[in-house]
Amino acid sequence: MVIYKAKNDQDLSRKSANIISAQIIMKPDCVLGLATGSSPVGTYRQLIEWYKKGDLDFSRVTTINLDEYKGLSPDNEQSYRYFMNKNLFDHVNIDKARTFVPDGLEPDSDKACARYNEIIRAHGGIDLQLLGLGRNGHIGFNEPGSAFEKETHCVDLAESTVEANKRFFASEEEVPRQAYTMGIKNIMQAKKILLIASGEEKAETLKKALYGPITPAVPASILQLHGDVTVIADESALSLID
Ligand SMILES: N[C@@H]1[C@@H](O)[C@H](O)[C@@H](COP(=O)(O)O)O[C@@H]1O
Repeated sequence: MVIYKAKNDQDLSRKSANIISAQIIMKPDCVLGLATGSSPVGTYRQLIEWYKKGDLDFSRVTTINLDEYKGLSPDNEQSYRYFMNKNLFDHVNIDKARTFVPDGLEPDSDKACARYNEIIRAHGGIDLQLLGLGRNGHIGFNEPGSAFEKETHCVDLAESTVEANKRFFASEEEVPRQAYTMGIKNIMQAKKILLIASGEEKAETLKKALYGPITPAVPASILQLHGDVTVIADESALSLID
C-alpha cells in the first residue's frame, strides 16, 4: 500500500487525477470504477481540465460506478447518474453508452444487481477503482457488517449514512433508505484501487481502515488485503496516523 499525504484539496485532486490519467494513457480502453460523494469532485474537475487541454482522451474508456440510490431516476439531481453526468461525463469525450451506474429505477433488486454484475464481468473487470471513504468506514454503500464476499446487492443504508448524506437533499426524509451497490467482492477484484479521503471527520475511520483489524465492522479495512492500493489523503484525514 502506498500512502500519499496531500497538502490541500487541490494537491489531493491532482495526485488522484494523475493516477487515473496514467491508467487511461497506459490503457486507452481501460475500465474505470468510479465513485460519487464530495471527495472525487476535485479529481473529476482536474481530469476535465486536462481533457480540455488535449492531454486526455476518454473515447475508448468504460466507466462502472459503485452505487446508486434505489428509486431515484437519472434526472433526479441527487441520483449518482446525474452526479456523474454533471461532474464528469458531460464535459469529456466519453461515449455515454459506455458509462454504467446501477439502475435506480429497477424495482426488482435481484434483477438490477444480477444485471450489474454481468456488466462488470462482460467488461473483463475493473482496471482501476476509485473509492471515497464513508464516515463509518463504508466503501461504495457497503455498510458496516456487510459480508466481504458479496457482489452487487441492495442495501439498507445505515442511519449514520442517511445523516451524513442528508446535506445533499432538501430534507432528511428525502434521502432514500436503500441503494444498489457493488459488493466488496467486486471492489476487491479490481486490479488497482485508489482511495481518497480528506478532512478530520475521516481521520479515525481512515486509521481503522488502514491499520486496524480487518473486519466487516469497518468495510474499508478489507483493502489491507488488496495487493495494489494507493491512498491519497490530506493532513487532517491522516492526523491520527504517524
Ligand atoms: N456512496 C457514497 C460513497 O461511495 C462515498 O465514498 C461516501 C463518502 O462521501 P464523501 O466523499 O462526500 O465524504 O459517500 C457516499 O455514501
